[in-house]
Amino acid sequence: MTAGISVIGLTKTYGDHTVLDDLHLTFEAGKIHGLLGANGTGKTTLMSLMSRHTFPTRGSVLLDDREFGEDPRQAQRLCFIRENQLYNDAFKVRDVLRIAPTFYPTWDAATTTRLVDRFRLPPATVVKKLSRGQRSALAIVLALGSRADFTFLDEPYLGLDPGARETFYEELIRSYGAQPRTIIMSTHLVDEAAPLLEEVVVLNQGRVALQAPLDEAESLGLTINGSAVALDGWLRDHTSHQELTRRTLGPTATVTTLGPLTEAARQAAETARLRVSPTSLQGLVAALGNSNHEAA
Ligand SMILES: Nc1ncnc2c1ncn2[C@@H]1O[C@H](COP(=O)(O)OP(=O)(O)OP(=O)(O)O)[C@@H](O)[C@H]1O
Repeated sequence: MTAGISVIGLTKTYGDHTVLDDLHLTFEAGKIHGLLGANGTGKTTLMSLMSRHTFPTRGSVLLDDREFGEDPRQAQRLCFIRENQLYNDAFKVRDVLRIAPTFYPTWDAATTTRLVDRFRLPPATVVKKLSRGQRSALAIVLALGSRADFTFLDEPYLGLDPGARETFYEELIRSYGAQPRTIIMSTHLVDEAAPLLEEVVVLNQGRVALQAPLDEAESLGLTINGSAVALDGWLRDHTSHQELTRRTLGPTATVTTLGPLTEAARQAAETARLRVSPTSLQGLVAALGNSNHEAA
């Protein structure tokens, strides 16, 4: 049995546009996963499919090894507050917070009250009159308040100022520490959010470009700079390093690669007078987004 949420052969097309292409992935239970990748690469679509806001063209979603839809109670185990979440036009913040617990048997009233206070959400304001950041804060309150076994956070900080983002990170850790569960969060603020993540999935053009524990993912990106001829020789000798992006300036090249750096490979680079430095996770995600890389 695989505890967690799995997708098998998941494909989503809109007309002749294949947004997700035969995805096979498992998000292990009880971890915080980062879902990363360039704009339009299918992160929101994947979350929508995993939470049944949208239906796949092909493939299936399994919750703890059971096909989604087998048991109506499965829906209560998931929480996905979409970025463009629709609320009843007349609803005030307090109406949304009054109704939300009826959807989630695991609702955590104490966390909700504290978060409303910390984000200074105005209870008597109609939701559609909230600012962009306040709408994000409300979505965070609902997502963390739900304490759902599988919680999806889709760029949860849109419009949040740096102080509010800090509050979000603190509260996410606090809530997760009190009740570990499966949290899948998409974000473009990769390096800022990285300390929260245990596992990383990078999508590229609707396919999985990388899935790895955070520390491994952080060690796989390298920036190598030096003579283009020497660099090409090094890359030929070290085929476990895949070139993702390249900039050339005269005879000099700078390449971003994906692959584990062995001591022998590091020494070979030194001998060839190549400068090797680690690429941040943000840099690696950007390079994957600009390459045609697909996970093996
Ligand atoms: N309802 C829809 N009809 C047609 N195309 C859609 C629909 N929903 C999403 N798409 C397309 O699917 C692709 C992936 O969109 P998605 O929102 O999943 O990307 P994303 O990775 O979340 O992007 P971002 O980082 O910009 O939020 C985009 O090209 C988008 O235009």
